[in-house]
Amino acid sequence: MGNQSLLSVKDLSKDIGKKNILNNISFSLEAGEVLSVFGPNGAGKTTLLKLLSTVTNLTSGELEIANEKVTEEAISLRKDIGVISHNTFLYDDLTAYENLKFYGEMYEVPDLEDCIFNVIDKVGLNFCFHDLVRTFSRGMKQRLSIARAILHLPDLLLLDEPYTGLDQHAIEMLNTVINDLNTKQRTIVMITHNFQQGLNLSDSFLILVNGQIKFEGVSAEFTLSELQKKYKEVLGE
Ligand SMILES: Nc1ncnc2c1ncn2[C@@H]1O[C@H](COP(=O)(O)OP(=O)(O)OP(=O)(O)O)[C@@H](O)[C@H]1O
Repeated sequence: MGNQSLLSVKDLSKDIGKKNILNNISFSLEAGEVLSVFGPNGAGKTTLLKLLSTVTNLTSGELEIANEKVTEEAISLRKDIGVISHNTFLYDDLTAYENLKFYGEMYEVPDLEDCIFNVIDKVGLNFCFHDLVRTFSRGMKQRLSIARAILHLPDLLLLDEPYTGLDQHAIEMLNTVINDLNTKQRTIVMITHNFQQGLNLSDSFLILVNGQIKFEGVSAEFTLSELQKKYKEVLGE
């Protein structure tokens, strides 16, 4: 029997220099599952996401995405992954359209022109389609980086505090995007400090402290106040 997980993380550890950042992390997600990751500043959340997005090498352990083991040459796997993080990965000297065309060609997206119009519409940036990104506000850049991350309909979407800097409309738009990908059986890992959003959108969650998973829960079994209580308890507050 093959492993049906879309994402499988086994005993994953990461050292940077002499410092241990992540220690024996294990979890797995099926296609279509959404995981929220909570934890205090410096817990190792962003480092975990960098490992999952294959931009950083792990020190030990095993990582499999879509049944493919992630090795140092895992470049081809990046077509299956979308990332929304503090880094927008956008080119300031290109227009919104040119940015999406660049990424779409790199990911070999079929029917690219249609896909570009579709995502631009989804993130509400039709009005500045042909404007240079350098003229965009922070929120507009964030919207475009969401469009960039979902353009190729990735199997695995990784989100690092995606709500930061978004206005109320953009928050609703992002929720729609996440739900839409979820109905298309895409797997999502989201880091957030927003317990309510994290709980609402996910099937399960974990609390990371000092590079270790200290608690794993099923989201539907927790109210917001129960989660807050558990979080404080796990942190020893
Ligand atoms: N390139 C690096 N060199 C040295 N230490 C690093 C590096 N990147 C991260 N760290 C350390 O790893 C630890 C975890 O950092 P990380 O950014 O993963 O935390 P985080 O949980 O995402 O925090 P935050 O909520 O503040 O974003 C921190 O102690 C940080 O100082």
